[in-house]
Amino acid sequence: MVTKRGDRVPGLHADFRVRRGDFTLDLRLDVAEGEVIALVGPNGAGKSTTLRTLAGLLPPDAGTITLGDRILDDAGSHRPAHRRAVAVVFQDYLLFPHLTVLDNVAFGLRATGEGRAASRRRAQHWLARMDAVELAELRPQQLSGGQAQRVALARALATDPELLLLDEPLAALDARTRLTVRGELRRHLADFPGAAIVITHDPTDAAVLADRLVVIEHGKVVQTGTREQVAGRPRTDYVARLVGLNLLIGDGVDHGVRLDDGTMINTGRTVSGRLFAAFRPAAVALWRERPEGSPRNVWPVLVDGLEPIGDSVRVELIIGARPGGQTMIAEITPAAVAELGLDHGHRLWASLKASEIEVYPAD
Ligand SMILES: Nc1ncnc2c1ncn2[C@@H]1O[C@H](COP(=O)(O)OP(=O)(O)OP(=O)(O)O)[C@@H](O)[C@H]1O
Repeated sequence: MVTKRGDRVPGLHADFRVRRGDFTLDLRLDVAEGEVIALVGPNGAGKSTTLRTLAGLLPPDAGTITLGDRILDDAGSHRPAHRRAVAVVFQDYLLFPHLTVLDNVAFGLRATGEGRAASRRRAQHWLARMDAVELAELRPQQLSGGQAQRVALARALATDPELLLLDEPLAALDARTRLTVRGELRRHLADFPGAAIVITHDPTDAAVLADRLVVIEHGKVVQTGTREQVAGRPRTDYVARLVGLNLLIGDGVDHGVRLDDGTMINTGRTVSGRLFAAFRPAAVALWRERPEGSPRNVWPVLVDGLEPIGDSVRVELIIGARPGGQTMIAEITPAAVAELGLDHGHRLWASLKASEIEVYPAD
């Protein structure tokens, strides 16, 4: 990240490549001091590989990683994990079962070369900051999930890292604890002066905890931006699903977007080039008979799946009703599913108002 004057913003600057078997991660990532980013992506996208490389557990095959004024990795040089000023909170917290909470927190400091008494004093201080003083003499197995997370965070922050990495920090918690702990974690991350990266599968965690989202797929960054920027204009099917939108791709012609199978999406305005069209599943209406006399988009569709979610049902549809066509989701009520007699393989009609469709360049 470079300012208008050409100065480098302090923080993490990573541009590296690492291979694991057939998989290659090719990543460029800048995180400013005080910034929290959420690293999101489907299974196997390379999130853990990114974390392990930044933490110094996996030397990159090529490229450079710098943090503040330290070079962590560069051609031929590799700083080991304990000398990188990088702290990691692992998904299952990895607290040592045979040590008390206080010793767990002090252990991180001892590992960076700090003396025993100083480590314990500093560990006390961080437990106090995390509202966890009363846990000091307990063992990890006596802690609740939320408490264990606080202790793991105290252990990481006590080492005064310049980069904090959190791997699915809320995944081990039940739904109710998650809500409280998410709020706490947000406060701690806001106070943290260094760069922070949160790996998560959960769009809510990403939205609440991070200033910016970085989406990786197949070992590459595919989209980055604030929650609003990413949610408003998804650029891959994965991102669209993550933010709960349908995403179609085609060519701009006249007043719409023509999909590759010829289906026209009327967008009500003149557009050109390769384009994405995004819209909410709840904006799609389904009909047994073709609806007449409306200015909306009307397409034949084939039901490809049904999934109840909360109070509604998500109906997966193939637009144009031909196998191999692009798919979209309609979100309708269980009553509507019953009334339409919907089932896998049924053909019916879908309609969508042009005003519901967001169109933007795909190139
Ligand atoms: N030790 C290894 N040897 C060979 N390939 C590996 C190794 N570890 C991971 N991989 C491969 O690297 C790719 C990325 O894995 P990684 O664990 O980084 O993904 P991820 O985004 O963290 O996925 P998940 O969300 O499932 O944890 C996968 O294709 C995986 O099979």
